[in-house]
Amino acid sequence: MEPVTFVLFGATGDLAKRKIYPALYNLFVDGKLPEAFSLIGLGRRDWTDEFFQSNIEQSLRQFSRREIQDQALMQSFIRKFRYTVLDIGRTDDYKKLLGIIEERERALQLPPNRMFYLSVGPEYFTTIASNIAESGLGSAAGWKRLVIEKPFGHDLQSARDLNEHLGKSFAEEEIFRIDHYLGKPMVQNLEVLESANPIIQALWSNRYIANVQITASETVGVEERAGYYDHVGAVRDMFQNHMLQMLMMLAIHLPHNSSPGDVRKHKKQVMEALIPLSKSEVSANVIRGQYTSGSIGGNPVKGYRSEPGIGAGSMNDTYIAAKLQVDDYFWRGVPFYIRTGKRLSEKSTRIVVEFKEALHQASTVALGGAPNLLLIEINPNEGIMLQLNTKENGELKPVQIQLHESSKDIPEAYENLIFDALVGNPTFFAHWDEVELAWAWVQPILDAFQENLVPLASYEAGSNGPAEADALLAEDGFHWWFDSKENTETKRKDEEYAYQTGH
Ligand SMILES: NC(=O)C1=CN([C@@H]2O[C@H](COP(=O)(O)OP(=O)(O)OC[C@H]3O[C@@H](n4cnc5c(N)ncnc54)[C@H](OP(=O)(O)O)[C@@H]3O)[C@@H](O)[C@H]2O)C=CC1
Ligand SMILES: O=C1O[C@H](COP(=O)(O)O)[C@@H](O)[C@H](O)[C@H]1O
Repeated sequence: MEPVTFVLFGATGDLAKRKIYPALYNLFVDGKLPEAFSLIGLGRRDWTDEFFQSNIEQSLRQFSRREIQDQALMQSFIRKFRYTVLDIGRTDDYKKLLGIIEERERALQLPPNRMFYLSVGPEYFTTIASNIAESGLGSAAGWKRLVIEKPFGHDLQSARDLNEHLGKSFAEEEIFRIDHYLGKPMVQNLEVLESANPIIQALWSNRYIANVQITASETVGVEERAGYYDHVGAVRDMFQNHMLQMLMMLAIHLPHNSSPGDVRKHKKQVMEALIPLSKSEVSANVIRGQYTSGSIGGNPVKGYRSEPGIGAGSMNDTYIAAKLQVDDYFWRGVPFYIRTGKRLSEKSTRIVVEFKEALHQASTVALGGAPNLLLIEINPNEGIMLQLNTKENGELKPVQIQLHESSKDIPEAYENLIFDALVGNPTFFAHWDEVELAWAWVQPILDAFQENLVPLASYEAGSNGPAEADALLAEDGFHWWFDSKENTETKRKDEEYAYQTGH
């Protein structure tokens, strides 16, 4: 791996502490950092190198997935870190930074390969990018890369403006847009699941698949992020990025031995095949919800409008569910149902592929069986499960076969992504084409929400979301799978009742 200087904007912030330092440490322990590596942390706080290093040590002790056992090893990692004060808007600070980087490069005999990681608010991205270009930080003889965190814009136009600005200082292949869901091992597994398994490949189309369900439910509420969240809602915070990325990763059909370019091309094709919704069609296909008070894990929790920093009349969406259609050869006619929300019954990110009834008869359920399902658990548990029917005492009985369970010691999303950025592999980063297409698809939803064309459904904290989201599937004769137990059993009873009574 090539030597590099990692220039970290926002080195004193929360993301750096919770995700970036632990990820770098684990890469270091696994021998996946370059031998010659230097990190320069930046922020406005007046920290010394020693204070910065002691903060990193604390962050590793608190957040690393590995216990710190070898003190000397940890110290040799921390010695690679330096800190300097930089105010993002002050051009002189970039000149000073250039001097510091060049001095370190000379001392460590590093070539001028520089990775600029912007762990700061998106409002600073364009200023930093142009100051990097103007100060000469990005014009040395080595390579340069820019790593940015979502959100990439607030809507279609602002995303385009942001991209145009960044494009003045960095080429598209130098920009690595982190969508941390693309770093999750099971999301990275999705394309392999289909392309490397002839059994699944043979079934991976509208001929055999009845519907696909993508869920990201969280138990946490708005926490301390009211200022941010009340302006973005679930649609911008999760749906436009993480949820649509999971859809792309599931729906792509890749050629054998595909390159990063193939992955991008095919993801783009999926987005281009998504049937657009007009503003007037949004309310029939999208549910927006907001949590009311309830209880989670036996503890009472407030409703969204009573959370600190949230106005009593807020119409912000803390939940969104939508029905999407990919109009291509493989997926035409297969609904993709997507939902995500806060303060739900459990933390679970999963994809369920429901297969069509054998011989297209509705008889399997009547005889005690259930549809074949492929469950891909992404987070916090990882696994793949297949539900099949067998016969026991003359009756059909669904059996669930665990095909894959992950080991405990799996790399964090940020480890995978930072490693890929260091080696220049763009496969699991969001390309501008996808980001733009995702905003374009979501824009009518943003407009319809803004104009209150979609009713705001309420759901009790600790539930599985609004009843309207159940109705969205029920209209097509489906229901959400693997909702928290109580609900699933209720639904199953309802289903049996409906079958027996014909209602
Ligand atoms: N935290 C998380 O879990 C996640 C965060 N993100 C994104 O990552 C980015 C960073 O988030 P987070 O770490 O939580 O934010 P924090 O508010 O915790 O940190 C912000 C950082 O920016 C620095 N900063 C702010 N203004 C300036 C300035 N004018 N000049 C120099 N430095 C400045 C701060 O340094 P100082 O105070 O020393 O000036 C601080 O290090 C955001 O874009 C966020 O959306 C994305 C996913 C998850
Ligand atoms: O990007 C975000 O993701 C988290 C959920 O991430 P996960 O890895 O825990 O599933 C979400 O809580 C946050 O609001 C959002 O900004």
